[in-house]
Order: sequence, then structure tokens, then C-alpha cells
Amino acid sequence: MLVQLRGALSRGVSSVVYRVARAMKPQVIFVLGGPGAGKGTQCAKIVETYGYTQLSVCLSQTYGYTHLSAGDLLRGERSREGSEFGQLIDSYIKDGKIVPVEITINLLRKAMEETMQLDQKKSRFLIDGFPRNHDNLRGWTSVMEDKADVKFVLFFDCSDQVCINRCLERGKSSGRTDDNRESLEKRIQTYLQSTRPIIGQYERQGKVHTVDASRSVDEVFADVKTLLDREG
Ligand SMILES: Nc1ncnc2c1ncn2[C@@H]1O[C@H](COP(=O)(O)OP(=O)(O)OP(=O)(O)O)[C@@H](O)[C@H]1O
Ligand SMILES: Nc1ccn([C@@H]2O[C@H](COP(=O)(O)O)[C@@H](O)[C@H]2O)c(=O)n1
Repeated sequence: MLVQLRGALSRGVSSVVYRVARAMKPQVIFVLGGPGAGKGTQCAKIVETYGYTQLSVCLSQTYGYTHLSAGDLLRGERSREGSEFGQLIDSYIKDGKIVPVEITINLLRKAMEETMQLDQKKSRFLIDGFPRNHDNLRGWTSVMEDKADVKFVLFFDCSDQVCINRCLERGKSSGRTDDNRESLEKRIQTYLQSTRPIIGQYERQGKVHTVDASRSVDEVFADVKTLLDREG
């Protein structure tokens, strides 16, 4: 009797531990769209708006998002002294090609782990510019699938011409090696050939929320906010 009671108790405890562990899994929103669609701009507005407010009614659960841009992480690695991948990343970025996922996924995993080590409550992530192709998706599945829950894809949709105009305008001051006509043509091709099919794949799973990104920053954000408030 005592043995049965102990067994039931330990099963109960382990199921609670399992549920808590699951509940603490990082929650991820993938943010996708063409080059210059406004992914970074909108992510910054999400972070600014939702911040890290302590909601006491929610057991002090932190409500907010951490923005991780795959492109920014790659640019950071490119300029890190002693990086063995610096040159490779540099040439892939100039050519608008997608860097092998083994590099990108490690940067993302490390950034997520470091964020959560500093503050366990920072467990909601906006992962911007990833997954960009089948290789990216394969890397996510093999390294991160059981470590994080992908809630949905936030897709900023606008025409190629709008994307190109915004990047060329940004190129006047960004200092980015890929905000020029030659790189942009390649980036748009990569987007159409490699990234759109990934968005399509998530669409077929009913996991894509599309926002018309051709409007003003505030109009786009109004839709984003409605969506995030609804999706919780
Ligand atoms: N809705 C908008 N209307 C007009 N300009 C915008 C809008 N959103 C962003 N921009 C401007 O367009 C440029 C590209 O925006 P942003 O960097 O957010 O795009 P992105 O999708 O993150 O680009 P990339 O993938 O190339 O890094 C920036 O100069 C930004 O200020
Ligand atoms: N998953 C990714 C994301 C980006 N890149 C490379 O970085 C370039 C710039 O990315 P942005 O998101 O800042 O526009 C992109 O064109 C790729 O060369 C990548 O390889 N993989």
C-alpha cells in the first residue's frame, strides 16, 4: 500500500515537473518577409511596446519579447575578432546567399541561452530573418525543436519594389555591404526562391499571420498589435 502510494506520488511529482519544464520552454515567433520589408523596425516596436512589465496578477510572470535578428547575429560574428567564419559570412552576405545553418543556429541557440541565463523569465523570442531556407529549417528542427515552441510565423508582406526602395534608401546611411542594387537583386531572388517556400510550408500548417507591410510603420504596427493581443 505504502509502495503504491509512493509510486503514485512520485509519478504525480514527475508529471508536475514535466508540465512546469514544458511551460518554461521558450516561446518563439519567427518573423519573415522580404529584405527591407520592415521586420527589424516592427520587432523594435514590439519590444518597446510590450517591454518586460511585471504582471503581478500573473504570478509575476514577465510579459515581453527579446528580439534576435539572425542577420545581426551573423554580422556580429563576421566582425568578431578571431572568428573562423568571418570571411565566409562576409561573402555570403554580399552575394545575398544564406549562410550554412550550422553557423546561424549556434549563434541563435547561444543568444537564446544567454538571454534566459540572465533572466529566466525572458522566454519569449522574436526570431527575425529565420528560417530563410530548407537548410535553416532542418537546422532548427535538429537543434531546437525539442528546446523551444514555435507559436507562429509573423509574415511582413510587400512587393519586391517596395523592399528594394526601402533598402536603397537605408543604404544611404546603413553602411551595410548588401544595401546596393547588385546585392539586392540577389537577395530578392534568394527570398523568392528559398524563403517564400518556407513561408508556404508554414501557411499549409495554418501557422502564418500575414500583415500588409507596404503601409506606414504605424499602420503596420497597429495590425501587429491587434494580432499579438489576440494571440496572447
Ligand atoms: N512601413 C514602413 N514604411 C516606410 N519605411 C519603412 C517601413 N518599415 C521600415 N522602413 C524603413 O525601411 C528600411 C528597412 O527596414 P527594416 O530594417 O526594418 O527591414 P528588415 O525587413 O529588417 O530588413 P532586412 O531584412 O534587410 O534586415 C529601414 O530604413 C526602415 O526605416
Ligand atoms: N537566416 C539567415 C539570415 C540572414 N542571413 C544572411 O544575412 C543577410 C542579411 O540578413 P538580414 O535579415 O539582416 O537582411 C542575408 O541576406 C543573408 O546573407 C543568412 O544567411 N541566414
